[in-house]
Amino acid sequence: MKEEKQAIEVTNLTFEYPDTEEPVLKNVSFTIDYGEILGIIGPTGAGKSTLAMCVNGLVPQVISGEMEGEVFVKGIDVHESDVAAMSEHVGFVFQEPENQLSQMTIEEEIAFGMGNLGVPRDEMLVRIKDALAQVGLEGYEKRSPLALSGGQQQRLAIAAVLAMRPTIMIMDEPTSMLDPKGKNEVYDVLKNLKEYGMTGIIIDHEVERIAAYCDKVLVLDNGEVKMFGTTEEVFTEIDQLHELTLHAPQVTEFLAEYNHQFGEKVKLATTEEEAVRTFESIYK
Ligand SMILES: Nc1ncnc2c1ncn2[C@@H]1O[C@H](COP(=O)(O)OP(=O)(O)OP(=O)(O)O)[C@@H](O)[C@H]1O
Repeated sequence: MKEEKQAIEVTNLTFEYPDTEEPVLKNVSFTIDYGEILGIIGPTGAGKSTLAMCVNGLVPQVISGEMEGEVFVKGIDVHESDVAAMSEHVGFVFQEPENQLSQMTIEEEIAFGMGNLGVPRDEMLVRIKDALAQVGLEGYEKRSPLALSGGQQQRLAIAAVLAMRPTIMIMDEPTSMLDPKGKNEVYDVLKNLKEYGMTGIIIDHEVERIAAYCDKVLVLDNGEVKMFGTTEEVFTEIDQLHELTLHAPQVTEFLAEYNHQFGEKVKLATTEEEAVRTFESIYK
């Protein structure tokens, strides 16, 4: 345990799977403050999921490999603590909802993780109710998880994590398997959690969602941190993003092109709301 300043502190993290020829993470360093959400973007195979799994200790404790560097979460050295103990601090939501659900009823599904933490039964019932309310599934306790839509299943997976009351949530492409309606449902839930001051990491290929949701962005490419800064700092470096075969949110790309075509210097907004405000102030 060391003095706890940042929620997550990763220093010079290098990781290699047993059967890869070179490290899939190379000297990665970043910090996240309490109440901040970090978005991780990067091309396929860049190492985003591996990095996320290093933060809760799944890598290298369950998925083995050779690791160097340090990962501290709430001042705890993740590699000195076991994965079960870390699940009290870090909740993980994966890409595919069905793979995370294993119980007969929604109530049992949410109770499952809490059971592993030794939460008493009375307390469990309170937390189940609270967690279902937080994800908009109140009254669904006795239903089967299989009877839910994809968006609802992913909200249930989030509820199961929330019931464990972690300080930090990591979400690895939580909406990539969902239709647009399901995606919106999940992001609406996440938006509420953010308003309650959640700290977290989210991996998503949709930069518009990252721009609207995250405080900071980390760009990973071939295991290396290529960009790290506030959402605005990263998404306004359009040329650098293009060099990495990535792109900024559509609205930022549009404004950059507008400036280029008309020789203007309109501020590069990263969300549509911000862009509308910018144009309103110019053309009022
Ligand atoms: N269990 C494993 N064993 C060996 N190599 C792995 C394992 N998991 C991932 N890799 C390799 O490590 C590299 C990084 O994979 P990772 O899944 O972390 O990338 P990613 O950025 O999350 O990709 P995607 O956007 O496709 O999800 C890839 O080359 C991948 O093939």
